[in-house]
Amino acid sequence: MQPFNVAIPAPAKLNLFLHIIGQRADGYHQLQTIFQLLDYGDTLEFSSKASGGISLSCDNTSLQGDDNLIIKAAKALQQATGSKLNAHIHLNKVLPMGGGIGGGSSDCATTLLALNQLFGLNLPMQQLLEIGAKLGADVPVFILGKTAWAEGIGEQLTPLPRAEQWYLVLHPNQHVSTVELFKNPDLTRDTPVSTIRPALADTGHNDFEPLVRSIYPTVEHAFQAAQPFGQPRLTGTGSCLFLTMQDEMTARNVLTAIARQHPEFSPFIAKGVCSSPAHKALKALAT
Ligand SMILES: C[C@](O)(CO)[C@H](O)COP(=O)(O)OP(=O)(O)OC[C@H]1O[C@@H](n2ccc(N)nc2=O)[C@H](O)[C@@H]1O
Ligand SMILES: Nc1ncnc2c1ncn2[C@@H]1O[C@H](COP(=O)(O)OP(=O)(O)OP(=O)(O)O)[C@@H](O)[C@H]1O
Repeated sequence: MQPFNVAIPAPAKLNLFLHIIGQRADGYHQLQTIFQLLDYGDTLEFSSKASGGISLSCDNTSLQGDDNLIIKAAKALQQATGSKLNAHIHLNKVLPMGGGIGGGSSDCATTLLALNQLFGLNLPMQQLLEIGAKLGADVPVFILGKTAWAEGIGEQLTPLPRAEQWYLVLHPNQHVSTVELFKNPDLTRDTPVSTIRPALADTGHNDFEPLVRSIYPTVEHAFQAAQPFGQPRLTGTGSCLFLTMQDEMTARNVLTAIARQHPEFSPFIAKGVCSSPAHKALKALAT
């Protein structure tokens, strides 16, 4: 193994729509969704060291514990390969937490992909996908690294190339609990199965949206703030919502307007991409 000191992105995702079509016997919900990857996210810095296993630092010290998905990913990889991995990982946290844009899941996937490559572990994609799925339903799409149509509990993925559109994202500064929302008795769980895949990016809905808007007044307030600029939609279980923008210039103008009127929603813009920036960075390292 060559010594390394590299920074690899961990991009965000949006669920362009999210239909819940049923529930498995183990309680997990069956979904149909499109995961849209964004060219925006956290960055993980990996540095080799001589001993001491895996260590993690982050400016947000509450994220340094063993329950961080980065540590869980590193442990799962060590277990799967029987290799002792010595590396320090610094997390530059940009993505809002509990926002439905997959920050923790993406950090987890970037850790699996990067350590696999940097330590020459050579686990195949299929095995990384299986390890990732055990760590979270949103992890596999970041391992695959492609904007994708998803079914099952989110792990049955089919790449779905799409035009690179711009999005504006608002974060109502409200942490929502994915576990609690999936348990809510008022959640719609019987949306009919759909076969018109790509069209659902525009015509589909998010089954969590009415629930989240009714439970969290700040989310409802953010929807109302976004409405003059387009048709806001919830991503995942929220709390983030997004608007599809016509082009980059419009995205920048709307960002300026919303940031002035509603700085409390920490708006940002990002370009949707078909391939993950994490995969691009790792490929560049390998060549
Ligand atoms: C809402 C989405 O973000 C849409 O992409 C995902 O379905 C959630 O993915 P995630 O945050 O990675 O979720 P996990 O950490 O795997 O699961 C958290 C909890 O949510 C519930 N859960 C999750 C995914 C799923 N398809 N059905 C569920 O019922 C389960 O109770 C689970 O214990
Ligand atoms: N690396 C990580 N970054 C952020 N949160 C993490 C991380 N590892 C574990 N967590 C835990 O996961 C919780 C959810 O954070 P995350 O950013 O993944 O939410 P999310 O965007 O709603 O995820 P998803 O869209 O996958 O449901 C956090 O409150 C935190 O306790």
